Amino acid sequence: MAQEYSKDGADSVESPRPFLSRSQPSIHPGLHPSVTDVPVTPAIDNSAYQSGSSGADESYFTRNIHKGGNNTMAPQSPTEAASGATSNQDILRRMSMGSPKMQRKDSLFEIDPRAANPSLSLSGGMISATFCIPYSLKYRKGQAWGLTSRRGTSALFDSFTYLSSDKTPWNHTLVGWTGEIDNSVDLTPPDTPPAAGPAQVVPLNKNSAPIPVDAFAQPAAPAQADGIHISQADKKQLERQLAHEKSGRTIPVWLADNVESDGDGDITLKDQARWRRFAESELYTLFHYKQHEPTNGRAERQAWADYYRMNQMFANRILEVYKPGDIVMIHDYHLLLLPSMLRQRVPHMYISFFLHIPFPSSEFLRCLPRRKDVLEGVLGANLIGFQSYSYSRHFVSCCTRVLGFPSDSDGVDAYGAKVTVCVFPIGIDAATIERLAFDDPGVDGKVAALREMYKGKKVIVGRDRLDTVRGVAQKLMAFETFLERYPEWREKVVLIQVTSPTSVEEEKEDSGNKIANKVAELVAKINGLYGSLGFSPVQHYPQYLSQEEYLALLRVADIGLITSTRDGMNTTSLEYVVCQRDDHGPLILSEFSGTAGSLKDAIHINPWDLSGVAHQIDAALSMSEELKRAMHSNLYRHVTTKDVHSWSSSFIKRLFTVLGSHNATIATPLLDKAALVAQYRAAKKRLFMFDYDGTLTPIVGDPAAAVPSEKVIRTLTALAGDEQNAVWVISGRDQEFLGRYLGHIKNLGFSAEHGSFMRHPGSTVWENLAETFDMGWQKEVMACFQKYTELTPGSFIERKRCALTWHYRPSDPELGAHNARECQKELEKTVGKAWDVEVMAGKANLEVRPTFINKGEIAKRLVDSYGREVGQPPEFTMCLGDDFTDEDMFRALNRSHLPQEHVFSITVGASSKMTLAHWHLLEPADVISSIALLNGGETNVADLGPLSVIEGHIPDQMPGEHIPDEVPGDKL
Ligand SMILES: O=P(O)(O)OC[C@H]1O[C@@H](O)[C@H](O)[C@@H](O)[C@@H]1O
Repeated sequence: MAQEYSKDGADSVESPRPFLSRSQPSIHPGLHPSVTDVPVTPAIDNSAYQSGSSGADESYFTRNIHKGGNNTMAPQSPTEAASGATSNQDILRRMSMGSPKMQRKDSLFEIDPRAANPSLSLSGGMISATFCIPYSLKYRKGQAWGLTSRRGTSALFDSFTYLSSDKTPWNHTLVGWTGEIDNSVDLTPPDTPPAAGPAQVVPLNKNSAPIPVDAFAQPAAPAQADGIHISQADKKQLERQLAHEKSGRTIPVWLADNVESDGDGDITLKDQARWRRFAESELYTLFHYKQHEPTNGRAERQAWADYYRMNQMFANRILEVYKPGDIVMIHDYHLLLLPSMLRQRVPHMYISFFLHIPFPSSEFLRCLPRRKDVLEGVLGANLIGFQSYSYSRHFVSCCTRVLGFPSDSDGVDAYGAKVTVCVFPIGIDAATIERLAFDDPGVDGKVAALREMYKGKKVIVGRDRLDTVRGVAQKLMAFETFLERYPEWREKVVLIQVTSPTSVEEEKEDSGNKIANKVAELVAKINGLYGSLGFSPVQHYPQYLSQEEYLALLRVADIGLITSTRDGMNTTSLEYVVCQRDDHGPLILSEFSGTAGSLKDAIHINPWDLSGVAHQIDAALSMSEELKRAMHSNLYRHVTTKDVHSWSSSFIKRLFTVLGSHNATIATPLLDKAALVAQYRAAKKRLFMFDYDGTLTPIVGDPAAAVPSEKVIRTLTALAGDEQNAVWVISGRDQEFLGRYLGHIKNLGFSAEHGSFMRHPGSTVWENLAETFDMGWQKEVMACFQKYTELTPGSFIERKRCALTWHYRPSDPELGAHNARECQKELEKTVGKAWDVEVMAGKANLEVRPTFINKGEIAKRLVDSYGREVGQPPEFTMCLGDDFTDEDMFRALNRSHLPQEHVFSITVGASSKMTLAHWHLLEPADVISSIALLNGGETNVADLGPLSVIEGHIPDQMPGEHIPDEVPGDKL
């Protein structure tokens, strides 16, 4: 059947200056380009990149319709390939479509959903969420949509293709925004073939043809001022077209300006760039260590609202197709809020997140006004992957410093739920790159032409997007330093630098032209200083290359030079390694690129150290063949084995492990309020035991400020006012604190200092249970605490009558946690051995108290004594706590002979928390509202949902970690 549309990615506009032009323009030393007729590198106006391509796209589209164009993503014909202004990302993507997969059966088995822990009940469905679908879209009312390959993020698109192929057992669905939809009018006559032909000789000058559009991210200007209107029928048409793509069933997210029409119905698109604004102007820049001045705040608020809504629309779309047991893989910084949005709606969803760009240190992230929202947003995932160890370390440290969550190198404890953090450097489809680079006579021809062109010269190659962080200016300055310091290389080395336009909104708006101009100036300066009539040491090509040109260039290079100042993963460096299979050219790689961590055998440089880079260029050019071969062989092995398929597989395997160890089946359920109320009403005698910090009041920075709210006092007063209720607060706090803030509540009982003291309801007298215990240990503990207080600025000691507490919440969280571990070790080795005391790690504190005194003893004592008093055990026991010390109470209740359905032991925190409690509530506010239910008012049991029965045995030891449950999400 004839296909109605083309989705081949070839741009049909030819480069203004074919890369293999033999008529290389040159500049005489000392002559500035401005005084020559043929400037080698004119100042770049980025708009040139965007002009005049749409018509050509359309002609290609039309041509394919006329030919009954194929709707598969088969590799381009040589003509098409040569005619397309193609980036290396395009190459990667295209090649992967028809590439042989380098998969072994055993590795496939490892990612087979049936190989995962059966308790996970995986469905075999996988949903990938990425900001944009892999196609740029062309809209013409009432007709088939035009689909062309989207530039950029090639490795990721390759991984989707792999997951969707029959090489993996997954049923893969891809969810992504449509991207900016182009409905511009096609000015090219329908039958005009795309500009074609290899290696046209057209010199680059001011009169040359426009540089091709960046189809990756350039928003197409809407044809009508009132926006683009897309009917429901046309939306459905696209959805049909996308349903069977190689990247998997592809489901577009429609983001429209008319809010009310996002789902079904017609939509209107006006400001299409708005959906990327916050991510690209705020997040991308900050994550790359660049900051901009704040505006009046209005634009930022709007950008944030759009970002939030865009994430919500993704969540809605995913939930339309999600089935229990599916795995959801979320990609990159546009979708940071999505994990928590999904988690809130489906608490046990299996979610992973991968960040493809760098993650900044907390010093930078804390500058972001929405820092908490983005961190909490991503913490809804079970597994979070980063490109390099330093990014994962930064993330973990931000969670501790910004959110106050405990963390270690394995991950973050978010509301008691463990979120695992891992490093997975992405790879490329190396086998296909190699095939394209070496098995194509077209590439061989270009290699030969380039070699001829640069005969007798060493060739250094750079290919970068013109973002400031790619370090093109630094590269040129280092090259200038090299020519200055090592005059013997002058006229013997050429730097071929290819730049494509930035895809980042911020850069396009603000600094795109600045950096382009700077690059142009530097090129002119170097060529002026070190060039000659017949030779320019820097050849700058501000354009996309065809696939063949690009691969040929990487093959002929003597050195690959990457000088990014910050870069998630540099795929050019990986492609260079593959293309150097036979020649072993060294790779000089910025230590600020995420790739540096994996490519140990590259020559690592600091791009800011111009002399250092110059020195390494000299060293690489002078390197022995033997050393080059040895270094390259390690690089090559790495790049060809750690490819994009291996990346997908490792990430999935790791997710299996993480989900398996979290085992959803033992997650603590959310408190069944209906059962609670029913049992409360049925019981004649009821016992309540409340912990204080973290249970009745939230944990706050200064422990002295954790005073009970009016609501807490009202609720406890009402509860204790019912004579059928025995209500106790069992806390590590001292008598003084509890007496001052809660002592006035009639009929409230207290246990202070973890059970050392008791005050019965109605009494004002405190009973000392530790009276006979020798307190000699306190002196030694104080000495140790004092030592660590000095070592930990901000920390302090709370001296109670019996227990001693060292607090480090006001201190640097990492230093505090480290010193607390050291202090605990020291105390356990010394005082802990000599005395019968326990050293307990609390929430940003360390406490020491006699071992025989603990909250569990008090709970046991209360259950027994109320049983004795009434002649039968309490028919309703509710016990709540949030930390380690409260587990003693839960254990005591589990060991009691109380019927299970009469006991409500509740931990405050996530369902995945390790606990002996039967139930969980998320935070202190939920505790108070649950108690309010018992006090009357909202106690319509029927409204609380079905009664659930506590099933299974009562655990008497800590279960393993569970899947995170509700992570408070983001509220606008
Ligand atoms: O047992 P609770 O109420 O959670 O309190 C734990 C600790 O919380 C801290 O904030 C107090 O300063 C300590 O004195 C107390 O021991």
